[in-house]
Amino acid sequence: MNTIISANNLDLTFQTNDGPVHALKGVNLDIDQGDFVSFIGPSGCGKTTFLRVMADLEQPTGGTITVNGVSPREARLNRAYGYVFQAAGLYPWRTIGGNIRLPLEIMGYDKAAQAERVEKTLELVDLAGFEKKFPWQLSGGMQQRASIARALAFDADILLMDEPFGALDEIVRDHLNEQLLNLWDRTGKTIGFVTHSIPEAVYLSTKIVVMSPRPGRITDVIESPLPKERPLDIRDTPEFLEVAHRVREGLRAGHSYD
Ligand SMILES: Nc1ncnc2c1ncn2[C@@H]1O[C@H](COP(=O)(O)OP(=O)(O)OP(=O)(O)O)[C@@H](O)[C@H]1O
Repeated sequence: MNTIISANNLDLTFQTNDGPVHALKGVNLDIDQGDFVSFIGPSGCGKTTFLRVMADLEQPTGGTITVNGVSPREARLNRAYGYVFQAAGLYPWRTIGGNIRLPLEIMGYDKAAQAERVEKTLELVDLAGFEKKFPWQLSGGMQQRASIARALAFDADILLMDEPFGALDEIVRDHLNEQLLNLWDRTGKTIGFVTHSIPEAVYLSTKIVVMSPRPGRITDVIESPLPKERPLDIRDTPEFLEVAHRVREGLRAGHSYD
């Protein structure tokens, strides 16, 4: 199996006015090619920080991490990943096509390549025909899909997603979860996904990383026994409930209730 992201004894301590905050402590994890890895844990356990370290948006204070065998910085320069933030973050003055085109313009793709990629990614997220609309003309779920299209536009092999569906209602979220699995299946990308939702983590992942705070660390890594083919009603099966139970137990063990 080809290891895409490898963290070894990773530490990240923020120095704050209230003293040091150990956002990550002794974190070890391997993510393989084609894995769908969810990070779940209570607020402040370091999920976002871990994703940001992978994306070279934060620097670790100890240990090592490689992305595609090189440093996160080199991987960023190689355009190894796309990043999807909590809020869709689309520019309101640009059309959907214009938003998706933005990273391509910055990277110097020619006009024909830009147009081709915008069309392809809009199709991937089921937004064909919406290129000329503005963000405010789309629902929240559609905006989040457009932001996924933007992260996919330069065809990076890795997609890092920080709670992309957290602000959406449950029905929309279910639908986007299904679409994301479908996209993952069709593209073979490696996905890192932060969530607070146990069903979402279990439904989507091949690997579920349970984290706990103070200091932020990994308390359990669950390899999902569920098949790759996952209709939404798989969530009612005993296998699914068993994995969800194990995640819940892991969360409980790491929780201090203060
Ligand atoms: N730039 C920063 N400076 C100081 N402390 C920070 C910084 N970024 C994060 N932290 C702290 O590091 C810890 C981990 O934060 P992080 O955002 O990674 O947690 P999280 O698990 O993603 O939380 P949430 O689920 O609320 O998004 C928290 O205690 C947070 O306050």
